[in-house]
This record gives sequence, structure tokens and C-alpha cells, in this order.
Amino acid sequence: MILVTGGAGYIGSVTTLALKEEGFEVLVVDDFSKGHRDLAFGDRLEEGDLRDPAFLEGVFSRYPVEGVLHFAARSLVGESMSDPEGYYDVNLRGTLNLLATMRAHGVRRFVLSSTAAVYGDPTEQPISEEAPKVPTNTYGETKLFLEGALRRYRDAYGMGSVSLRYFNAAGADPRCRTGEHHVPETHLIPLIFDAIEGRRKHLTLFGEDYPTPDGTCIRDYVHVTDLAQAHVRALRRLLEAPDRCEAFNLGNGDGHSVRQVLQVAEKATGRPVPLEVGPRRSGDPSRLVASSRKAQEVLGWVPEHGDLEDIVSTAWAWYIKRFPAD
Ligand SMILES: NC(=O)c1ccc[n+]([C@@H]2O[C@H](COP(=O)([O-])OP(=O)(O)OC[C@H]3O[C@@H](n4cnc5c(N)ncnc54)[C@H](O)[C@@H]3O)[C@@H](O)[C@H]2O)c1
Ligand SMILES: O=c1ccn([C@@H]2O[C@H](COP(=O)(O)OP(=O)(O)O[C@H]3O[C@H](CO)[C@H](O)[C@H](O)[C@H]3O)[C@@H](O)[C@H]2O)c(=O)[nH]1
Repeated sequence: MILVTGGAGYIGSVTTLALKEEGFEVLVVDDFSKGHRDLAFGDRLEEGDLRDPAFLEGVFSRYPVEGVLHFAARSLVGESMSDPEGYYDVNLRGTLNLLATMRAHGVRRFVLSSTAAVYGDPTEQPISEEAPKVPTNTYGETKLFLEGALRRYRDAYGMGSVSLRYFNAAGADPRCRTGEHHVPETHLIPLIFDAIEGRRKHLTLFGEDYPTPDGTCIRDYVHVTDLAQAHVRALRRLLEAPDRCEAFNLGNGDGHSVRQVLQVAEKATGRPVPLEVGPRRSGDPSRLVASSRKAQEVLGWVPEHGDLEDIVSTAWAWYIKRFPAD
């Protein structure tokens, strides 16, 4: 049985479906602080908080867990600067509890949701795994700490792990069973849809004076279904050889500017996006594009939904299903 923490959230719910399609039995653990009950697709569900060691002990005593995919975290960059303690509490204390319970029960396979935020504002593009890691916010620092902790856990206790550094997760399950539903929403593509649907007055474009061809920030949008497939591959690799400790970037290797995303969204929806150009959002690097060569070579991972139109149109289909017009 595979334990998926945060399995009622965005990327965790898509990955749960992928694992089940591959024949794995899935146990979802979620405290529903951010997740949604109707998006928890595991064969079994345990509601609880990773910060509670007694809860975790009960879960690992009751289920034959072979490996853990760990999505549960707090992950809002701005909030991580105003409430660092909350981020240390969930991302560090919660994860260390989880690792301690795994150790106590001899579970030695762990996949961490890491992030491009571990690189901070990198000078090299596309970004390889070897690029300097200088996070510029508490959120990125917590994930970088956990990656380092996993190296120590491998050396000291034989815990095997894969850290997957996602760039901009986007899109939805092509069958529309799940997708992005963050509260509050801070990500570009669902915010564009909110503006199109009149749920907010306009989309604020955060700065058009960046050193990029059209002046807006460039990101590497990667389809959530492709991320889910990378998790299945990482898990299989650990099932074959549990003593590894590795990290992989996950992106398409293509950068798209905010203006380009807006254009694709207008085409996919057939609707104009009410827009206001605002100042830069503090802490936004001008360009984040992944080199995922290592994931391709080692995991055999090739994104199948890399096309931005595919990403945006699956996100739109999910959005209109999840949030029908009033
Ligand atoms: N969304 C992105 O673009 C992105 C990019 C890079 C990395 N990540 C990482 O991927 C992971 C998943 O992101 P997401 O966008 O699906 O987030 P999400 O908020 O949709 O899902 C997180 C889930 O974890 C649960 N959770 C949070 N704290 C918990 C706790 N203490 N105990 C039990 N459950 C708890 C929430 O209820 C939620 O269901 C996170 O670790 C995030 O840092 C996301
Ligand atoms: O209302 C908005 C929202 C976003 N943007 C722009 O759109 C781009 C994408 O922004 P997102 O907030 O969707 O994504 P980020 O690149 O800021 O964040 C991603 O990378 C972060 C780390 O760098 C975290 O991992 C986060 O979860 C992940 O989605 C950025 O250039 C941002 O400035 C706008 O112009 N207006």
C-alpha cells in the first residue's frame, strides 16, 4: 500500500488517480486544511495532521505501508514570509514526524514534493539540478532543508528517497476528475479564469519591465498529469532499489511569459481577459525554466502534455466543471 500525504490536494489527487491506474493500492492521509473531501480518491482515507505523532503511529500500525509520497505542505511564498513559524511547523515538524514514524515501522521509500523555489533567483538557464540553491523565501528554505535531511536519513538510516522539484504545476486531469482548487488561489492560470468569469474585476499582471522579450516573467508550466507520471516512475525506482537519494527537476524546458499565457487562455476560452498592469510582485524571479534532462535520462520521464494550449484547455475544462457560472 502506498501512502499519499496531501492526497486531497491538487497534485496529490491527480497522482492518487495515476497510482491507482497503475495498480497500486493507495491510502490518502490529509487534514483537509486545504484539500477537498470529494478529491480524495484513495482506496482508504485517514483524516489527521502530520504534526500529530500519535495519529501517524496509528496509521502506520494499521496499514502495510510500502512507500510514502509526501505532498502535504504549506506552499504560499508570500505567506511563508509573514508566518515563517507556520511553515517550520507543517513543512519541517510535520515531515520529520512522518520520517520518524516511517523509520520506526521500517518503511524506507519516500518521495518528496520539492520545488523550483530551492534555486531562488538562478543565473543559469535552463536550470539543472547542480545549479546553486539559494532560496529567497521561507517556503523554499523548508524544502531545501528537507532535501538535505533526506541525504542524512539515507546515510544514517538507509532511507531511500527521491525529491521532485516541480516548476509551475498547471492543467487538470484530462478526464476532468480533479484539478486545481486552492483557497486562496494565487496561481496565474486559475486567476485568469476568475477574471474571465467576472469573479474578480481583472487579472493584475505583475510587472512588465523584466529583462525578457515582452517584459513579463517567464515560467516553465508543466502539466500536473505529467508530474503524476514522474511520481509513479520515482516510486518504481525506489521499489527496485530503496537505498537511493536523488533529486530531479520537473519541467518542460520551455519558458512562457505571462503575456503568452494570457494569449493562450484567450484562445482556449474564446473570451477576453480583463487586465490591469500592476507593479512587480516582490520576490518574483524574471525567468525560471527547467532542464529536465536528468529526469528524462534516469527516470525515463518524458512530458506528454507539454503543449501550453493543452495545459490551459484542460485547466479551463476543469474550472468550468468545478465552478459553474452563477
Ligand atoms: N502547485 C505548485 O505549482 C507546486 C510547485 C512546486 C511544489 N509544490 C509542492 O507540491 C505539493 C502539493 O502542492 P499542491 O499545489 O497540490 O497543494 P495543495 O494545497 O492543493 O495540497 C496540499 C494538501 O496537503 C494537506 N495538508 C496540509 N497540511 C497538512 C498537515 N499538516 N497534515 C495533513 N495534511 C496536510 C492539505 O489539506 C492539502 O490537501 C506541496 O508540497 C507543494 O509545496 C507545488
Ligand atoms: O495574479 C497574478 C498571478 C501571477 N502572475 C505572474 O504569473 C507568473 C506565475 O505565477 P504563479 O503565482 O502562478 O507561480 P509562481 O511562479 O510564483 O510559483 C511557482 O513557483 C513557486 C516557487 O518559485 C512555488 O513553488 C509555487 O507553488 C509555484 O506555483 C509569475 O510571473 C507571476 O508574477 C501575475 O502576473 N498575476
